[in-house]
Amino acid sequence: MENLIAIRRGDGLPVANKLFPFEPRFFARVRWTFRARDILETADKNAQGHPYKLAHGGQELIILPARLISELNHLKADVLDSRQAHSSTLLGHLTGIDVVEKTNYHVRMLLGRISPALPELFAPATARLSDAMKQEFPQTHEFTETYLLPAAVRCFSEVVALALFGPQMTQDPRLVQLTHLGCPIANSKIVFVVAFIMRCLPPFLHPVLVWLLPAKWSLDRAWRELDSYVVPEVLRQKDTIPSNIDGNSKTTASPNLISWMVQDGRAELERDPHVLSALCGSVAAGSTYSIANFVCRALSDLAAHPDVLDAVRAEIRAKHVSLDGHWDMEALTSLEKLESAMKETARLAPGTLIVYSRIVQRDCVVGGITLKRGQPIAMSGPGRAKDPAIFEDPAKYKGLRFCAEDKIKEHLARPFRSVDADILTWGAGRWACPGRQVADMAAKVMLVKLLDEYDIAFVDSKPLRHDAVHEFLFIHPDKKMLIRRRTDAVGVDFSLSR
Ligand code: HEM
Repeated sequence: MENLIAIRRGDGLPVANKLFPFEPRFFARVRWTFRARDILETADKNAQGHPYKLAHGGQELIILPARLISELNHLKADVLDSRQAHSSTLLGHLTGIDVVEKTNYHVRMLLGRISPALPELFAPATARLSDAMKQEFPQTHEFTETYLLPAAVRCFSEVVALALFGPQMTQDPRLVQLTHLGCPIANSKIVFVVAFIMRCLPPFLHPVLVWLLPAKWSLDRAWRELDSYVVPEVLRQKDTIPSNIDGNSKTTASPNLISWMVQDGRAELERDPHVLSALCGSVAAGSTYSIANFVCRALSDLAAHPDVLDAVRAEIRAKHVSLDGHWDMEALTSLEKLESAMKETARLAPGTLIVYSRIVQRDCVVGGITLKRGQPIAMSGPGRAKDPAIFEDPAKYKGLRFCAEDKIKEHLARPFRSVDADILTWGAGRWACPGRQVADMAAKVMLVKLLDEYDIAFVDSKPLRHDAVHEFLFIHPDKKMLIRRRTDAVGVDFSLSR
């Protein structure tokens, strides 16, 4: 498909997904909704490593080549804004996540408080995840059709809720359910569904048409319900937890986002209970579904490649023996084959095709290109992760490619959780995903347990098809896989950690 045409405007950049200069945006929007993968692939091929513009229905995006990452990362912190870009991608003003445009407090807390506290969170988080897995996955030795994504979402919501709200509040199952806000599963309280549907329509119709969506009503109810849990708790903790004036003390009994935010907040916005509630909801919306989607895709890749699955399972079991069953976080990070399979899935099946989304805040020049204030920029994920100059056979799944003799050193230095500008799983730069350590830990715990204890196979031997809407790639919640308990599980039990 020839979709990159040489319409050159003032900035001289060609435009992809535009058939003629004055084509109404509506057509670009419809094409992007259903064929984003093809459009981006063709545009990347035609652009040959040069920047171009992408018409996708909104303001045209400048797609920059990934070789400019390091130059972009060196710009001052106030030149590029990631949160404004993420909010507008998910239509934050309609879905309620536009609070992230006002503050980066949640990002600072995830990086500075929650990630360092992971060793403390490990035992309670793995206990909750293990219990949820027993509930969500079949306990028989017969293959049972299982809705993989909803099951994984419910398991990870236990971990996310614990990290956000702490053990006391998480005793209430309804609050745990509210961390499904971001997932298109049956309860339909859904950021993504509202954003997916509304992005198909011209923005001037949004304020009216959004109210025709039952998903929007449910979403608003869920936000109010979340407020009813979080606001009183924030007020209570404000009275009981002393504020952390020097920024060093640690007085929370158990590490969780709300308590840290109450303790560390100084600016008025950082002490506003409704803002803190909305920040927790926004983190929940972006995290539960992302980990679940990633793990389902990793499982689907492993089921399609039994040789890799066997090697990863054998590695887990050998580790279990060498640890005498006493798993801890460090043990999880030493599973080289599992790490490699995870990286390979992330490389070929990212959650989104468009990465490094930013809105330019001040005019600047990068790689000889003038970027203007207000201009959205981004990069093509597959353009980098499938670059034949970086990866041999880039389109082919090779689950153990990173463990090859000539790659292993580099692999050990760049584990799955690290920000890797070749794969871009977590984006890049100072605004790369701040939840990557949590995601890495939770995903590994589930994969280790699932691969040890269960067999997984495709229904009718047909591999799972991955769906795509706009730039988002996902496993549809209606898709099932066959799952049964194995008889030879070694029974990894994280509660026995040293
Ligand atoms: C496998 C799971 C996940 C993947 C693949 C993922 C990926 C990403 C990516 C690509 C970005 C954009 C980074 C950029 O623009 O450079 C991002 C942002 C973000 N992620 Fe994740 N993420 C995952 C899980 C999580 C979890 C578990 C949390 C929270 C506990 C989280 C919290 C966030 C937040 C708050 C942002 C926005 C950062 C900002 O706007 O500056 N993510 N994530």
